[in-house]
Amino acid sequence: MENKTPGALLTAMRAKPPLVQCITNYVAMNIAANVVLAAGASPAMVHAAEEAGEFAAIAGALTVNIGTLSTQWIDGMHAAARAANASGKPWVLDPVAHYATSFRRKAVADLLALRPTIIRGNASEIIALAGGESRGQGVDSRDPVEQAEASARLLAERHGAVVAVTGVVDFVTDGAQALRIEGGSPLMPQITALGCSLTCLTGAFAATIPADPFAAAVAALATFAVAGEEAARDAAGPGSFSWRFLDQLAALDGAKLDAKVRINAA
Ligand SMILES: Nc1ncnc2c1ncn2[C@@H]1O[C@H](COP(=O)(O)OP(=O)(O)OP(=O)(O)O)[C@@H](O)[C@H]1O
Ligand SMILES: Cc1ncsc1CCO
Ligand SMILES: [Mg+2]
Repeated sequence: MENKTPGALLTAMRAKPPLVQCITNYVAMNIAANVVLAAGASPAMVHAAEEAGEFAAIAGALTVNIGTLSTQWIDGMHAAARAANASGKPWVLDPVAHYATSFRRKAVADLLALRPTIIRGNASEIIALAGGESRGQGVDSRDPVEQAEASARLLAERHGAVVAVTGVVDFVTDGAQALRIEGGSPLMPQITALGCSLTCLTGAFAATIPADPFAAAVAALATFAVAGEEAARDAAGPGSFSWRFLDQLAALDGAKLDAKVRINAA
């Protein structure tokens, strides 16, 4: 693929909707599936250990989110990540509140050992993942993205992954290149699981351009930034923002995305 702008990738994704296996949490499942559908891809929430590996081999990409974890889910995550690796499919890790308990810390360390293609988290999660002093407690970020940028670069180098940090201004790096994406709305963190949904959408873009996970992550962040900004324009609060966001995602096209997105070198 020659043109890798977010708009070009959105158009390519819609032309050939990828199947995305999303192992995500109970809170996120519905909104994440609707977000992926509105953007033009095909989500499948498949997590049982008995089938997760088999499914990963046929999906275009896999996403793994530890939001509502249990031992059975971890077995499914491992089976899926191994199968994705074995079949050369990209996979995305969302380390939700991994610092909160020893169960989560162990789970995320084991998943990192399976070499995710992309890591997507909020600033508190990314700082803690790199071993830094995070103010995070639960699933919501309590740190600014600027403070997570060095951690993201370190993680990218350490794990050979693309790292995307979300917040007021998003930051993404593969260790060599780095960009900031502006946009979105303060209403976004007021709706639960929009970050989880972004992780699933990142998987959809990674399936569209498996050879360039950096471009895929940028496209996902850009899509959320523009749809979020548009949705906030007439939203009265988080409730109306939520459905307006889905409508804006569905209405977004490649040309509008490239015209509106604000991306800067970091
Ligand atoms: N204050 C803000 N202004 C603009 N956009 C924001 C703001 N906070 C978050 N976002 C956007 O919201 C989306 C989700 O990012 P966020 O950092 O809230 O994820 P998260 O904490 O993992 O969410 P969750 O765990 O609830 O799924 C991203 O597209 C991000 O750019
Ligand atoms: C609220 C919540 N609790 C576990 S996962 C999740 C969704 C946001 O990460
Ligand atoms: Mg999150």
